[in-house]
Amino acid sequence: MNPRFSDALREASEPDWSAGVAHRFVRELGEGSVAPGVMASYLVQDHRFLDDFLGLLGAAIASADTFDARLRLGRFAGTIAGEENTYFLRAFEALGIDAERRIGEPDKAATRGFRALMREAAQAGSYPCAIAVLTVAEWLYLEWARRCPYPRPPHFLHAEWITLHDNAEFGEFVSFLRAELDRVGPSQAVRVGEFFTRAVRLERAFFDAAYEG
Ligand SMILES: Cc1ncc(C[n+]2csc(CCO)c2C)c(N)n1
Repeated sequence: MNPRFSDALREASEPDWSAGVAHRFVRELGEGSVAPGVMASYLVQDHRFLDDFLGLLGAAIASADTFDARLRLGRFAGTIAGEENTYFLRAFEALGIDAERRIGEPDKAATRGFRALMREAAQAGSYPCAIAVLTVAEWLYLEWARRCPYPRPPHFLHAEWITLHDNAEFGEFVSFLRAELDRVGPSQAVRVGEFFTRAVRLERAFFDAAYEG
């Protein structure tokens, strides 16, 4: 039997996919041992990421070819704009990160690369390309979060970041994204594959960057 299109893309993105899913950051998160400075750097950069991610989600909503997809993506946009942003604000408070640092700290190279990729995918006006990048960002996070051990670490900074990505609702959304990628991706297989592979490489680099500087 032919593998699913999304599985073939994931295979083609090795070794970056597995390196991302089993990254030191993810292991330390599961243990609750991420150093506060590393967590702070990661979250400051990731909050920027969320900005362009929402833009990409908007582009996917605009270019979707079915009403059902628009509804599901739209509901998801509402969720992220709500509870996930709340986590960031509580985390910044707990880590003593003020607005000055949050706004003033420059983007790291991986953040710049990822933001540029998301803007490129959004501007392509192609639903398959937008779905490719969204699928990587969500699916890779679901995969690492599912591997985190129980019990969850005691501090909300670690525990909630895992739970946000390891829950039934999120798993269903990733299933939807993969099904969309399987459905619309093959029509632009080469271009879609490039966006997918670049996104996986940047996910890995994004975790690496938390330990730099
Ligand atoms: C570099 C990076 N890649 C992927 C995600 C995962 N992610 C981004 S937005 C979103 C939706 C709401 O949780 C999710 C899961 C991240 N946070 N940072």
